[in-house]
Amino acid sequence: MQGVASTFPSVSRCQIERPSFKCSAPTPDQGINRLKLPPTSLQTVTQHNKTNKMSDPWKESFDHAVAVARKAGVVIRDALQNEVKVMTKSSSVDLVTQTDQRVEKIIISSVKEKFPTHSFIGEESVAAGHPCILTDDPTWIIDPVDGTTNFVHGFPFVAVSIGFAVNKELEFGVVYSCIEDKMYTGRKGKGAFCDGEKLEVSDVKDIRKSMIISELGSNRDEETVSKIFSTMKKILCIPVHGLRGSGTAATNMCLVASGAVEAFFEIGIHCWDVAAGAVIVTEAGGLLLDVDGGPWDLMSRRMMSANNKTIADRLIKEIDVFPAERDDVVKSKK
Ligand SMILES: O=P(O)(O)O[C@H]1[C@H](O)[C@@H](O)[C@H](O)[C@@H](O)[C@@H]1O
Ligand SMILES: [Mg+2]
Repeated sequence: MQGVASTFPSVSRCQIERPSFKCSAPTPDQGINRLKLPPTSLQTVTQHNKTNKMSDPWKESFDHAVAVARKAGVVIRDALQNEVKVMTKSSSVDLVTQTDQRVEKIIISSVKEKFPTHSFIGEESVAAGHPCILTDDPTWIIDPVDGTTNFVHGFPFVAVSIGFAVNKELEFGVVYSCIEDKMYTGRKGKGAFCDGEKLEVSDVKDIRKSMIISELGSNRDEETVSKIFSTMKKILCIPVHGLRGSGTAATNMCLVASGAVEAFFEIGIHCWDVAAGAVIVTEAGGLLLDVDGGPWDLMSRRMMSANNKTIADRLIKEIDVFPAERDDVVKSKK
């Protein structure tokens, strides 16, 4: 089982003052798969719970993910009121803050307490040197703050993203867009929801009537940036109605699931950015592909998620692919 990082890197580079947000208190989850039991004897309730556990083995984990994502979101919203110490990871534009590290610890320790045999892949644990290998274990795939750059600058789209896989298959995803206070959830075979409302992808098939969402990423290699821009130029000139970016892959995927955009694609994202969104998109009727049209692979750092294959295939024609090292590459220790 993969462990939890006890310490994260803490090199302080700069401090940024941001506008403060006024946030309303979170509302309780409305109708998210609540179990309604008729008033009955304790024996029947116990029997019902046992049957339920067998037919719905990950319900408890899912409920816990929703609760802990909401709790994490409150921590993030509170942190937005204060000055942020910004540190960097792989490059000067790959940002991390103490809030990312703190929130990941909160999530992992609370899950560990309840489900001691489960494994974890967390963005900040991996940054601290923990392996990023998906095994058959029940595994929580965590991005504590998706949209760290947004968080640092006070750009109001920040999400807590929790995906959960068993036998390497995603079972559920929870994305809490904490500034908007929107709880997105998806469970394999059970649909996708936002605050209890069922989500459905859009039915647009004509690319010229579509809105697409993507990101510029954090790779500043000139050749890569040129490819990103040439792809965006070609897509804009199809023409599509619009091209957007929220700064968080998890939120972008929830926008596909909600039907607000037809597709999201990006090269360079990580498994923790998209694991939860992947379940939410597919449960809302969308599909996931590799950016070359092949089957999607969680560890590939490539994502095309769309409302339908017509839109996905049309976009794939325009994507100038560039290399991104897989998440599960085992790095040799020097
Ligand atoms: O904010 P994080 O969790 O680091 O994830 C974002 C990533 O850093 C950016 O490069 C991507 O463009 C975003 O889509 C990610 O969500
Ligand atoms: Mg992320």
